[in-house]
Amino acid sequence: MVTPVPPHELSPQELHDRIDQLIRDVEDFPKPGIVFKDISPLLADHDGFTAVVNGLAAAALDEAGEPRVDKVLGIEARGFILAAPVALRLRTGFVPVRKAGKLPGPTHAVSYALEYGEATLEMHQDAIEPGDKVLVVDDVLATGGTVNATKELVEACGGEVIAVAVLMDLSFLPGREALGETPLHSLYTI
Ligand SMILES: O=P(O)(O)OC[C@H]1O[C@H](OP(=O)(O)OP(=O)(O)O)[C@H](O)[C@@H]1O
Ligand SMILES: Nc1ncnc2[nH]cnc12
Repeated sequence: MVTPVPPHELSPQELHDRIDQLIRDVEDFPKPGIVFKDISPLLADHDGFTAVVNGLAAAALDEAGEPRVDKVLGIEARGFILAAPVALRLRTGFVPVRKAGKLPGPTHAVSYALEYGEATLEMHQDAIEPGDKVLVVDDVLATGGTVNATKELVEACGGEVIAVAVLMDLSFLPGREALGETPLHSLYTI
């Protein structure tokens, strides 16, 4: 049984342990050989979900506890679930990065490879102003293909990704290295 601890009282270690309890491994999904990290049980746990949102938002707070970003950007689909409440927590706007063909206005597009396939991501050209500082939020960092494609989209608008915040990173894949100089804030490393 999970003990209900108020989210603001969770230390980084307690948050790590809570995530550990609430992530479900699904073998051979969506392809043979992939161990899929299912975050559904964590999202269904109010304290766990709240603590994760607060933990991700911390990536964009300065020493005085003030937001240091202009926008929070979330990546379809699981990234949306985490990034939107992070944007509200940081009192910024939210920008959706979507799979190809979903956004109605003029877009920038980047194709990329991820752990189990290939895809194209798009963002509205007017979603980011030149000079905007951006926090990118996603659930999983695996190969880094998704996040790096997102960085390209932000840079195409003249913005800057000041940090990437993820619920978990898979250290047996090269996501961290792929990010280069961009700071990574991960709540749970496997
Ligand atoms: O570091 P990478 O190798 O790029 O992998 C990480 C990405 O893979 C998953 O997205 P997926 O495209 O499966 O989308 P979903 O959120 O729609 O399930 C996950 O949500 C990350 O965005
Ligand atoms: N193993 C994995 N589990 C869940 N999401 C992922 N995205 C990329 N690799 C993943």
